[in-house]
Amino acid sequence: MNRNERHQRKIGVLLVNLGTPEGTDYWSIRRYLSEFLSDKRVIELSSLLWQPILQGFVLAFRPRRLGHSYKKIWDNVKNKSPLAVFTQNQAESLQIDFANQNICVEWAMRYGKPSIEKKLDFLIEQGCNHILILPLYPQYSATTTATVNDEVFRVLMSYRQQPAIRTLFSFPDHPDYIKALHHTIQEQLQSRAVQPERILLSFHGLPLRYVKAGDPYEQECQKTAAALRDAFGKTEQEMPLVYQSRFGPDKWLGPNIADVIKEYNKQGIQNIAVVAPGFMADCLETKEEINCEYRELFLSNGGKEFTYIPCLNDHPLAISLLKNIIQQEIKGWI
Ligand SMILES: C=CC1=C(C)c2cc3[nH]c(cc4nc(cc5[nH]c(cc1n2)c(C)c5CCC(=O)O)C(CCC(=O)O)=C4C)c(C)c3C=C
Ligand SMILES: [Fe+2]
Ligand SMILES: [Fe+2]
Repeated sequence: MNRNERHQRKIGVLLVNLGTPEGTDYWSIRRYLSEFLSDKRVIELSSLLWQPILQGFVLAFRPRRLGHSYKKIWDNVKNKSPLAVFTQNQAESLQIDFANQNICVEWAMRYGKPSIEKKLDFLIEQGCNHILILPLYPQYSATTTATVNDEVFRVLMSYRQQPAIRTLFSFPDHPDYIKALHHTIQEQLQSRAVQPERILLSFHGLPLRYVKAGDPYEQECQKTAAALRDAFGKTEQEMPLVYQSRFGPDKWLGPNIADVIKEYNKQGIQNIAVVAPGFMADCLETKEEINCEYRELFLSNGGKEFTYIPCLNDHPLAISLLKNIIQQEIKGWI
């Protein structure tokens, strides 16, 4: 490598999403859950207390039940979960867009495969000495965004020559994010003969204890909800913010989506739509939890129409959102 090449900048971008098991069998899911739920950013309990519960109880029963859920949503052609399929599609589309600028775009999962370590190694082998880390979470939480950054820097501990690193905090009210959601929601609803009486904005929940300790996630979700209501000219009642995916016995952020749906059933509301703006890609929590579990809950208690609005996934507006974020974040590097 001559002096000139050493000083040449080459930019890499690493998209990171949560993770997913490699298959729907008991052991694949157990391995994945064990890694995920051993993360101290996710479960803030002492290992002495939590590990026996996790290894002895949670991992004995949950993988089998989850296996049935994953089977319902699995992409059998690609033999991957939807979250992995869409994250890969996002990275590949962006790679095409950025190829002429000599920027490498890769994707990784925080838990499971492909690992952050493998993809950082790959980017560095490609000569990237400036790397942008893009956690695919529009709303910041220590349980998601921060743990991605933790893992990135843990991997870099073994490097003598580290690349320059930038990390993205969040983008809860980025105009292109709101525009993309506005457009995809309209797209789904315009074919409906009757418009929904409520459009629920459903976000993954978080233990209340974490919010009280300073996690800004709730405020971040409220920012997104406010921007979406603005874009649609709707009220909080017409477009409520709700939380899903409660886990464990702690008190979690509310209102809980199941309670809200039951309340609608009581009020005689018959036509609702649900969108999950916090997920950049459809996954177990949307395709199964919302589109199967909560659909069933609403329809079996008197509801007539339940519309699930898919996530941004690999929609062209999602790709252009990510492209604009990347261009913004690498300013000064080019
Ligand atoms: C205390 C536990 C959990 C916290 C805190 C948490 C935060 C959190 N998670 C997401 C996004 C996703 N979570 C997904 C699955 C999932 N989440 C938990 C637990 C916590 N999440 C569990 C145990 C699981 C596995 C499924 C289950 O057992 O119910 C997924 C889906 C992955 C997939 O393969 O499809 C996503 C995505 C966010 C954004 C978040 C913080 C706000
Ligand atoms: Fe989760
Ligand atoms: Fe869930």
